[in-house]
Amino acid sequence: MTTYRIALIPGDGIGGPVTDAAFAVAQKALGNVSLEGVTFPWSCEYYLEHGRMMPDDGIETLRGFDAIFLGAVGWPAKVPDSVSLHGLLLPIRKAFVQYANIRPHRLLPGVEGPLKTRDFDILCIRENTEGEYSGAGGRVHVGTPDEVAVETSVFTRTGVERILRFGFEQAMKRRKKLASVTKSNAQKYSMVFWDEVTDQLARDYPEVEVTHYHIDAMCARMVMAPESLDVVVASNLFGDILTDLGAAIQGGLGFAASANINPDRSAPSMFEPVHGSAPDIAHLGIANPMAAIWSASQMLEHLGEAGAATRIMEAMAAVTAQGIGTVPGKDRTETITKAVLAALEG
Ligand SMILES: NC(=O)c1ccc[n+]([C@@H]2O[C@H](COP(=O)([O-])OP(=O)(O)OC[C@H]3O[C@@H](n4cnc5c(N)ncnc54)[C@H](O)[C@@H]3O)[C@@H](O)[C@H]2O)c1
Ligand SMILES: O=C(O)[C@H](O)[C@@H](O)C(=O)O
Ligand SMILES: [K+]
Ligand SMILES: [Mn+2]
Repeated sequence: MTTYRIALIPGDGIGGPVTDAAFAVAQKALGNVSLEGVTFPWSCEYYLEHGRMMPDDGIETLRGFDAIFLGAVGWPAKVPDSVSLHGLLLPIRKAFVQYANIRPHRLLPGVEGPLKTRDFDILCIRENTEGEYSGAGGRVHVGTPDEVAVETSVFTRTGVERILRFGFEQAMKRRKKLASVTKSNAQKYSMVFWDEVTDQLARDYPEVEVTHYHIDAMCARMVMAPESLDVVVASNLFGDILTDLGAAIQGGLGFAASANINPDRSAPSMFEPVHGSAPDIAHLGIANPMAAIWSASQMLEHLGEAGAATRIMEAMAAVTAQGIGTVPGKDRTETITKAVLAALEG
């Protein structure tokens, strides 16, 4: 009997409850195939106790798992966000070369939101290992009037080529449209380079219709004409920002899923909702677990369990179609989770 070993990192705030929900749903959807979850308490609380977000051998510990499932990391009242992000999430994405961060944006039936009457299906693909998140920079003359802060974006041919190629491959499986997002009018080195690589790769995919957009125009397009978009490929920071916008048009952060994929399968991939720890609602029991559950469906798909992945998506749609979990804060995490589990039985 197959058993998948999953590293669970619930993290902070609503990360815990949504991870529990997603894991329970994944287990149920798999039926006879079993999931073995091993939980790691790495979080801001862990940091306050140990002075680091995860142990020194944390990456090596995770390497042996079939996949990683993460809730959310960050508790800004106690640990600076730059510390928590660079201490856990970003090292995992980089060490395991999870260079493609796949974030689908579409509406489940009955979901309330600013674009609830529209019909769009966008696959955002965010570069996940370099760009604006390279961590290259420094500060000098700290605290003086002469203080200088420099943070350099790093775009490598390897990095840009592989994310765009990944995007083209996805487009070939979908509606054969690729939107490449840059700001190459203002950023005349890195983003012009990105545009050039896009055009070079486009020659290998003559069937794919390629359009270049500036990030600002893309923000407006995602609201005004989301139906015009299929695959959207963007750099690390632009992709981060665009996918909170994508979450908003799909009914809120409670619905936006994400898969940090190592396409070569040389290391585990990581699955997590797009959202963070939501300190403002963390103790209220009303976090929407749908984003995490959707991410669990992405995880099962990646593990080769397409049937179970589809069953989860169908169960989620059946639940929202009944009006459960469709408005932020209306239903409790537990109520939504139970409804998805029940839909999987039916
Ligand atoms: N990948 C991650 O783990 C990740 C992602 C984003 C933010 N963060 C961290 O999380 C902390 C909070 O960040 P933030 O407030 O900017 O973003 P956030 O995503 O945590 O919250 C933004 C808003 O969306 C709401 N929200 C988020 N998820 C929800 C859900 N499942 N159901 C209902 N409402 C939900 C929150 O209540 C809040 O009003 C920070 O420490 C930040 O660094 C981590
Ligand atoms: O990558 C980031 O900036 C954060 O982890 C979070 O905002 C995300 O979108 O994953
Ligand atoms: K998250
Ligand atoms: Mn984000």
